[in-house]
Amino acid sequence: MKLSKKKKNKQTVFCFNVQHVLPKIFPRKPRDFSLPNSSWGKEMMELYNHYNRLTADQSVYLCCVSSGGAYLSKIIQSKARLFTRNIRDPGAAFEYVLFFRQDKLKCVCIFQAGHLLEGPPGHVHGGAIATMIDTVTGTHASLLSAPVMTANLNVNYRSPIPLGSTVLIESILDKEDGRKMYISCRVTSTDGSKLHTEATGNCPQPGESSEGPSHL
Ligand SMILES: CCCCC/C=C\C/C=C\C/C=C\C/C=C\CCCC(=O)SCCNC(=O)CCNC(=O)[C@H](O)C(C)(C)COP(=O)(O)OP(=O)(O)OC[C@H]1O[C@@H](n2cnc3c(N)ncnc32)[C@H](O)[C@@H]1OP(=O)(O)O
Repeated sequence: MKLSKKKKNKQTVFCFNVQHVLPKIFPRKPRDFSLPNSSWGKEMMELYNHYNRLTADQSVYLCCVSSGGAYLSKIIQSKARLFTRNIRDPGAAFEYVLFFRQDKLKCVCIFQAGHLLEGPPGHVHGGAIATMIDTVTGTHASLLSAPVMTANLNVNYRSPIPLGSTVLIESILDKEDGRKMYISCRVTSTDGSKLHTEATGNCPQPGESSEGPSHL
């Protein structure tokens, strides 16, 4: 596994290159969705502050993955928007920030689920949960190697997530086999006492002959 030194910086990974291109395409500085906004509750803020403080510790090499992908898609198609960042009303849908811990090859995502993500009354939609898991496992595998596509995602829903609550989504690399990255993921309450969802995913780097997006 090759991790470039660039990734040790506190600021973003994917945003890094994209930021050089963006001003030519979009005159205004893009919004960084990983920064706190007024919709973030106390739990979300406390966890963000906790992990953000850890980013200062160079021996841990934790970094905050910013919102580069939210704008990357527009370069290819102007109306495109990253699914998880396409609702402008702060707090209405997916509020999340993702931290990557390089020494343990682990990701942790703090996710606050907004009222537009309802599935069963008062609880988060299973598709929204799977979306967040896919985002974390896909980003995690991409950070460890190169951009990937999710080939397979198995999700087990263990207990419902109350709408409006904040949860932790933690992923680890189980195995690397050639182009394939096997990642597992757990969604828990913020104190870790309640397991909401478990998942495993296989995220290979697309082969040269694959029909995946050409920009990957
Ligand atoms: C995409 C994103 C990340 C990019 C990040 C970069 C910048 C962005 C910045 C920030 C990040 C922002 C957001 C990230 C958010 C979300 C990430 C979402 C990820 C997705 O949401 S992505 C959409 C859903 N995803 C698809 O739309 C895939 C459709 N599909 C294909 O495009 C091909 O299917 C492909 C490419 C997967 C493989 O095709 P291929 O031709 O390259 O390779 P091949 O078929 O040979 O498979 C190679 C080895 O994987 C095994 N394998 C294949 N399929 C399997 C399966 N289903 N189960 C178990 N194993 C499987 C084979 O058995 C073989 O294994 P072996 O080598 O051992 O034989």
